[in-house]
Amino acid sequence: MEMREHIISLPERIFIGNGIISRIDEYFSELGLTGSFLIVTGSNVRRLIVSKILDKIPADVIEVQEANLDEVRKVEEFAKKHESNVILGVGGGKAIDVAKFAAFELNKRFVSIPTAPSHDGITSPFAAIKGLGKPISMKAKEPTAIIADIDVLSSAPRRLINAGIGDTVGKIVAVRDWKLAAKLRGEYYGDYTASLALLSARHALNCTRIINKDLKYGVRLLVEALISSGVAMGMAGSTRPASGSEHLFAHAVEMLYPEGPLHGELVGVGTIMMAYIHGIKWKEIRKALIRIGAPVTAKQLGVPNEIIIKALTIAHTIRPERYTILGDRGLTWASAEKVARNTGVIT
Ligand SMILES: NC(=O)C1=CN([C@@H]2O[C@H](COP(=O)(O)OP(=O)(O)OC[C@H]3O[C@@H](n4cnc5c(N)ncnc54)[C@H](OP(=O)(O)O)[C@@H]3O)[C@@H](O)[C@H]2O)C=CC1
Ligand SMILES: O=C(CO)COP(=O)(O)O
Ligand SMILES: [Zn+2]
Repeated sequence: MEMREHIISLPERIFIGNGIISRIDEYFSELGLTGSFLIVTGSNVRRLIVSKILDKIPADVIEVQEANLDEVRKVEEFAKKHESNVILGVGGGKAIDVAKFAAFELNKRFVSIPTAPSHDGITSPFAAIKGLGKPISMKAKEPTAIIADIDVLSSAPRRLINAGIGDTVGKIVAVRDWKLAAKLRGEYYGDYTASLALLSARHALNCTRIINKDLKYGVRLLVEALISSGVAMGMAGSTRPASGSEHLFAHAVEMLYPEGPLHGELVGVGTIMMAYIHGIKWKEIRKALIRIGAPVTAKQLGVPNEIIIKALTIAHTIRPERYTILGDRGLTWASAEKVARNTGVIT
């Protein structure tokens, strides 16, 4: 079978360990990263963590509030003016995505320094930027380096850690959806990247049994799962192994209720409902999320029942080219309500 050109974007070096942020200067010289550095971060992370980096390397700092196009343009202007040649994303998914997208557009090197294990954009060469027309991620820059300091990541609020588990268990459904698309639509299915994404999900499920007893070990397992899920996306050249109908639900809620829950919290609840529709282990997934104290109901998410139902009915319209269990026509209002009720998401 003839193969079209396929490009794999992977990080050059991953540093992971306890207290390693204080070795950033060594890592940079190992990788030959010199010149003018720009840290893209948020206000909380700037206050709590950025000084640890500034103690070791000189860098400009710019704060962003949202992962949107205006913030990306602001970072790009700053980087041009200050001739920054390495852009560091320091924070949660939003700061990392803005840095990653700006580095992509300016063709500068990008370094990912996650401060919360809340999402798998830590490694992926994709960024979710509002204002590009769709609430889904777009091609961006792969990291030259990832610096994952387990002490920093474990100090993130527990809610963010739990969100990372939610984002990762989602791969159980994403891979099912992908298999279905291969069967029903003849879509290319990458067994290797699908297996890698599933392995991440299994790790995340394991993590729910460990993290309450040993936070740092649990966070390490989770970070490894997030990194390998990002690698799966980089190898697949698309977010397909990591994002299916559970992410479509999450994106739909984000559109209807923008100031709502964290990305990974929505993906976790989406996973319960989509696993139910697939007829797979939704109760086990729900139990695992309850075990760690992650939200499993609309009330715990702080989202009105009507938004949950509406999101289920429009989720299939968000990325029509990516076939999932929701099919081309999606769920009716009555069936969406039934799914949400039968899985305990609404009462
Ligand atoms: N590119 C990709 O492949 C993927 C991208 N994403 C995207 O990532 C985003 C979600 O990321 P998420 O991390 O959940 O949300 P945010 O980046 O919005 O982070 C949530 C909050 O956590 C704070 N925070 C981060 N680290 C710490 C810490 N150590 N201590 C205290 N507070 C901290 C942030 O502070 P501050 O205000 O300082 O930023 C922010 O207020 C979404 O936009 C989603 O689309 C998700 C998955 C994959
Ligand atoms: O969040 C993601 C993977 O966890 C990226 O997925 P999307 O392509 O749906 O934005
Ligand atoms: Zn996600």
